[in-house]
Formats: sequence, structure tokens, C-alpha cells
Amino acid sequence: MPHFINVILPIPLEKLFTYSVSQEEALFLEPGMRVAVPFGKSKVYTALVYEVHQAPPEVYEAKETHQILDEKPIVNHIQLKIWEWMAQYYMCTVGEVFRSAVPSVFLLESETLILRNDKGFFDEEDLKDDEFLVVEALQHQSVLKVHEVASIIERKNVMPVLQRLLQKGAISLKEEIYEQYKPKLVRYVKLGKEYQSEQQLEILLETLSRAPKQSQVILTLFQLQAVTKKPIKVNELEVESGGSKAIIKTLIDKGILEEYFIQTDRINYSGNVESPSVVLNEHQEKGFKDIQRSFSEGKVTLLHGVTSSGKTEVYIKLIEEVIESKKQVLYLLPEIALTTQLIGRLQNYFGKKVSVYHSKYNIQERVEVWNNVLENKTKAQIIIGARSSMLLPFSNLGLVIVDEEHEASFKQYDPAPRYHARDTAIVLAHMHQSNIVLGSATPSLESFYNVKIGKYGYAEIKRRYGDVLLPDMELVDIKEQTRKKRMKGHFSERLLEEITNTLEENKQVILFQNRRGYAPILECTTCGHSPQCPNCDVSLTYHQHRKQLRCHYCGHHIALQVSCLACGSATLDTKGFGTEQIEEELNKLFPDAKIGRMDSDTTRGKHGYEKIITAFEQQELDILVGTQMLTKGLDFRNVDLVGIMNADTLLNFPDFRAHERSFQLLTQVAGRAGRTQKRGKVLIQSYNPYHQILKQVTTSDFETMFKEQLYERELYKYPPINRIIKITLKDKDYNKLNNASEWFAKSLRSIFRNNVLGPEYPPVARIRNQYLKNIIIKIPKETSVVKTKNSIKRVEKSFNAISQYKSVRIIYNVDYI
Ligand SMILES: Nc1ncnc2c1ncn2[C@@H]1O[C@H](COP(=O)(O)OP(=O)(O)OP(=O)(O)O)[C@@H](O)[C@H]1O
Ligand SMILES: [Zn+2]
Repeated sequence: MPHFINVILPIPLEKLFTYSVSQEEALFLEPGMRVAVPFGKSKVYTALVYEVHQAPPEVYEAKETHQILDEKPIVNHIQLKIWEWMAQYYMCTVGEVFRSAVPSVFLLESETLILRNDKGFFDEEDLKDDEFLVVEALQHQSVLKVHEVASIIERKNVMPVLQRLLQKGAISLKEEIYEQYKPKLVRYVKLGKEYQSEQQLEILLETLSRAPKQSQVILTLFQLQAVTKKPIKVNELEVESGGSKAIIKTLIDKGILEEYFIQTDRINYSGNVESPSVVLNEHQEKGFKDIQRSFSEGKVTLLHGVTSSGKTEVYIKLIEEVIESKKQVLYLLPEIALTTQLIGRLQNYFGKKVSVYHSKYNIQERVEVWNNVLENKTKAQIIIGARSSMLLPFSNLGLVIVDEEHEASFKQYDPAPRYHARDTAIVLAHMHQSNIVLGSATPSLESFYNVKIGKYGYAEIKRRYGDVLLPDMELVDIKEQTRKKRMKGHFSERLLEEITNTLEENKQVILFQNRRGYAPILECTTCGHSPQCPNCDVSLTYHQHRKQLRCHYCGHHIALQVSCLACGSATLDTKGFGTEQIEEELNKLFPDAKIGRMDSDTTRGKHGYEKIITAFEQQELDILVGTQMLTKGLDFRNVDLVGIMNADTLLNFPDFRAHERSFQLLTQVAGRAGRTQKRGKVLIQSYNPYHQILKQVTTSDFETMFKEQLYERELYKYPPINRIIKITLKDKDYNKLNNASEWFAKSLRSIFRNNVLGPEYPPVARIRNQYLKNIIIKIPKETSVVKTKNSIKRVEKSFNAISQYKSVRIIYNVDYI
């Protein structure tokens, strides 16, 4: 009797593929184990066993499996189930889900590049002969492909050898390696032990009488210590004493000063280190109880708590309970890069039980976390991560937390699977019979709607922790101000006044402008020409600092022009403004203030985010200018003022979610102000201060916003009332794309009638030389989603049969955001 396996290949194939195995292998193999298999003419892939059986494939002859790569499954049956759900729901293949779900080291294939591991320590004695050959070859050649390894060791089955070499740390795979999260250490000083009594200090000062700068530093330190019990930062001492780094270093070298380091997040939450249990206030307690009640009814639960209400502490309390029952916890966040603060906080409570998982971490790290979760180890009992952490091999989930559940970045945009991590996590939780809580100060319309129709449970915290009032919000009419010529650059008089006051009180300021660069458009005032990207249909953004014009879609850039490329006049002017310009204006308006900028240009480096966030936390910066990165759950202690430079670009964005988004974004940025004692202040500059959304933001009127927006969504048949699928067609050839999308839309219309919109060009109609056209399908509540998708797939099949459209790519985005 022959034996076969059906496997998932990590490529976009509709069907599983069948390979033959020996009887012995059939007995050994289980679903979730990896095998190396040949595919096509010469390719080798790592595939995942889906099932073992005895039915030969009908239309082709099964090839032999090359090699079994695992002793035990690395993927469990719940994962296979959720992958299938994702493929079906998000209209992609299980292979695509497989590829994006597992760490890339698990997917060795013939094209994988293999490198020497310069950082690894391994004993050559430990290497088997074939392993040694590979290592030796890498001495002469810096990169090898898998098939080259095959000829070196004169064997087809190279995967096991490479696996062993990876495990021994002798080789690594080519990919960008990202740094792991390391808490930043801050440098502090105190007087050396011998000098702590007053008497000794006097003697010391006497001996330093001929070094006035050194004694000034010592005296300052003494004064600082007299007024505060807090540790003294080196920076602080430097500034206060007017001494230099060199002087402080000399004192440290002499042993007069002693330096020491403390982890920053440990300090900010030092209260918790000794008493690792949280005490909730009455509002949090009520929220907590309501969540538990809703859990007991088996419901997905929305925690709606205003900014700084202490939702994190409520989560911690929920986690504590689950941990005791030995179950796993998944804590999903929109962007892990922004969460060093949170990681620190959770580690303070749960110590080594917390693991962080992120697709940008280095591969060894990711594999380690994967294996720890797979084996249900205590050190991976609590996983914090961005959306991909949802795909880890959990076997025993007890709680899922989706923090900032309204964030659009939970939705994967590219490549497939284009899944929404929040929604998929709900399905996952269901499969595990686990509880799940979605938290936000500004819930998505989808989630709040589900509460309203009784599908989700609800818990609310209406007050900030410590009873601090929500910030006082003020709208500033800049149309009026511009007319009266009262604006200084992009700053109204009111905003300047408030910034001045805040800085005088030694408090910090956050300024929000949702656009990076200096100006989005450079325009010639003589002929009207503005430089465009050659690859995309979009103007190049002016970046002053780098003296460049850059495309934000494809990265294309050219040097800044002095005169117009079209007519040659030196009459170039900018239109619109970005964070860079605000920073420049601030430098002129507040020459003494220390100003920082946080956007994707300044946070690119290794620890870009952390550096800026920590500098701001440590009050090394007075004003922080930034894009929407500033909004995501950051907890600063000393910010009194938040300024929104221009609310209009947000409100006017051409998308049916623009108003909802604006409400969320503005409320979230505003929520960074006044989180500790004093009530904060928020100024919103706008040309249209009477806009209903701005009114709702200033009065924190979520309910009215929800009602009005829901009414519009109902009227125009958008989510959460209807579901939507966006179909994007893509091609290099403009005419072909137009014809193809007309064809596709027409076929869809014959089935779905006026529930089809488009085809239409998106706002940027060409990216990287590919033209784009979108078709949107609205699926009414009462219609079956599965049937709809099947009909779409049938249209695609006929479409694919038309040879002239062969090059046109079709991309599905279900529930697109
Ligand atoms: N029970 C508590 N005991 C001590 N400190 C608390 C407690 N609850 C909240 N805090 C403190 O209050 C501050 C705000 O809490 P947190 O950051 O959790 O708010 P949040 O609800 O997540 O706000 P946002 O939605 O704006 O991110 C934090 O510094 C937190 O440490
Ligand atoms: Zn471009």
C-alpha cells in the first residue's frame, strides 16, 4: 500500500500538494511537521504536513518527499484551523498564511541565502563531516545558496544539514537583523562613600579650592540632594552646575563622585517593584468587575476607558488571574516599537513570564519565543506583540487583550494574508475558548456597534486615574487669524502664548502634525509646475534637512532644485507643511527650548523610537513635534500642553472613515496632556473650527460622534452595517488595466448590481510604475459572505482565462481599512 502526505507549500497555490512517503515515514509523520519537498523543475521548498493518507493524487504522479525536518510538530492543530479560517475569510491561500505565520528560518528553500555566522561561537570539533564542508566553503565564499550547498556535500537533501548548522550557530540566513528591545539605562551620580559626612565634605572642598569648577559641581550636587530625595542624573548635574562632562568624569575617576545606572522604566514605576500587586481605584474596580461578568457570559468584551484611566492596570489584574490558572496570555498592541514603556511595566509585574514577539526581531530570538510558546513554557506565558504574534503556536490561551483596538495598523496591508489581527484574534480566542478584551479610549465604530447590538459585552471607565480632569480643549480659528495676519508661520497667537506659559512652568509640550517632511509640495509660482515622482502619480515631498525631494510611496529622491525644472525661474515656493517645518519654526520662535521630532524620518535607526521617547521622558527635550506616532498609548508624566497644528487635513481626507479617524486621532493626542496632577490644555488649530467632529472631540462626546457616523454608514451602506471587499487591479499598462478593470467590474455588477463601486483610481493612481484601480463590493448584512466570495472567485476564474489580461494582478482586501 503506498502512502502519501498532503502538504501546505509556502506559496500562493489554491490546493494542497501530494507527495509520496514510505510506510515508515507515514507512521512517523504528523500534521504540523515540516518536510523538504521538490517542486517544479528544480525548486526545493519547506512544506508543512497537513494530513497523512493513502489516496494517490488523480491528475499527477506524486513525487517523493526529500526529507523529514522535524521530530515533533512545530505547528499545532488549532493553528492549522485558524490558518484555514484566515485563508477562507481573507481570500488568500493557506500557503500564504503559512509563509507569513512562521519565522523565516523555518522556511529554508532553494533560493535562501546562507552566510557565515560571525557572531556565533561553535566548536569545529562538533561538526560532522558534511557540516564541516559547508563551513569551510563559507570561508572562501561569503554567500551560498541552498542548491550550491547541495553540490558541495554531493547530496540532494541538504535541509537537515543546514538545520543542524543553524542550531549549532555556525551559519546564519540572510535577512535584516533587528535589534532586540533593551531597556535604556540612565546614568546617575552621588558623592563617593568617603565624602558623605559634612566634615569630610569640607575637607574635600578645601582641597579643591584651586579647582573652582570641580568644587562648583560638588556644591551643586549637595544643593540638589538637599531639595530632592530622587537620584540625580548626570545630565541634570551638568546643566545645573554649568560644569562639563570632562569635569564630572575627572571627579568620578578620582572617586569623589560615584556613578551608577538605573533602568529608566524601573524608575518610573519603582513603586511597583516592591509591591507587585496592583490596587485598582473604584472606577477601575468597577470596570474590572464588569469585564469579568461579561466574560462569564462568554462574551467578547469592550473596555472603553478614557485616556489615562488606567486600562493597563485593569489588564494586569486580569492577567494575574489567568497566570494562576497556568494558561497563556496574548497582549496585542498596534506597534511594538512604541511600547518600550509598556514592556517595562509588564515586566515589573510578571518578571520572566513576559516574552516579546515581533516580526522585526532577529530570527534566533523569534524562533526561541516560538518554541517556548509551543512547549507552553512559563517564560512565554505572557506574549506581548504586534499583529503577527497572534500566529504563535498557542495551545492553552486563557486571555487575549487587544489594546488600542481601534488602531488601523492591526490590519495587514501587504502582502497576503491581509488580515485584521483584532478580528482574527476573536476567532482564535473562540477556538481556544479563551476570554478576549478589546480596549480603547476611542473604540472603533465596529466594536461599539457590536456592543450596541448586544454581541459584545461592555465595561467603561469614565475617569482618569487620580481623578485628574480630562484636558481643557480649545479650538483656534486660524482662518480669522490668517486674515488678520496674526499668524507667525503656522502658529496662532494663542498657541504661542500657551507654549510660552508651559515652558515657563518647566512643563513639556507636544505638537502634532500628521505629515512628515518639510512641505508636501514644491511649486513654481511662475509656471505652476511641481516636481513629480517618475514612478508614482504623486508630488515629491520637500525634505529640508536632507536637501532632497522624496517620494513617500517608493522612496525615489532627487536633490533639491534651486530653479524650476520646467521654466527655469527661481520662483519655487512650498505648499502645505510637515513636521520638519514646524521644528524649524520652533527653533526660531523658541531659541532656548530643546526641541525634538518624532516621525518615521527620525525614528529609523536601531533604537530610534526609544531614544526620542526616553529623551522626552527624561525631560531632555521641552517640545516634541510628531506625527500620529505620538498618539499610541504613550504615558508621559510632565506634558501640560498639546497643540494640534492643523486638524483640517485629517478631516478632509477622502475616505469614509476620515471622520471617525479624526475623532480617534485627535482624542488620543489630546489624551497625552495632563496625565498626572494638573489638568492639561489642548489647542486645536483649524480653518473650520465649527466642524461637528471638532466639537465632539472638545466635548469628549463619543456617543454623538458614534450616532452621527453610524447614520452616515447606514445611509451609504458602509461598515459596520455592511461588509466591504476592496479588489485592486494592478498593471504596468494603463490601457490594459482600464479594460481589465472594466471587464471585472461589469461581471461583478451582473451579480451584485449596485453593490459594486468603481472601478476607480485611488488618490495615488500609480505606485512604482504600476497603475492601480479599485473596485469595491458592499455586502449587505443579510447576504452570505461565503457565497459572495465564491461568486467573486468565479469571476476571477473567467477573468484569468482571458489571455490578454494575464499580467494583471488582482488583490483582495476583505474588510479593508
Ligand atoms: N491602580 C493604579 N495604581 C497606580 N497607578 C496607576 C493605577 N492605575 C493607573 N495608574 C497610572 O496612571 C497612568 C495612566 O494609566 P494608563 O497608561 O494605563 O492609562 P490608559 O488607560 O492606558 O490610557 P491611554 O488610553 O491614554 O493609553 C499610568 O502612569 C499608570 O501607572
Ligand atoms: Zn514614487
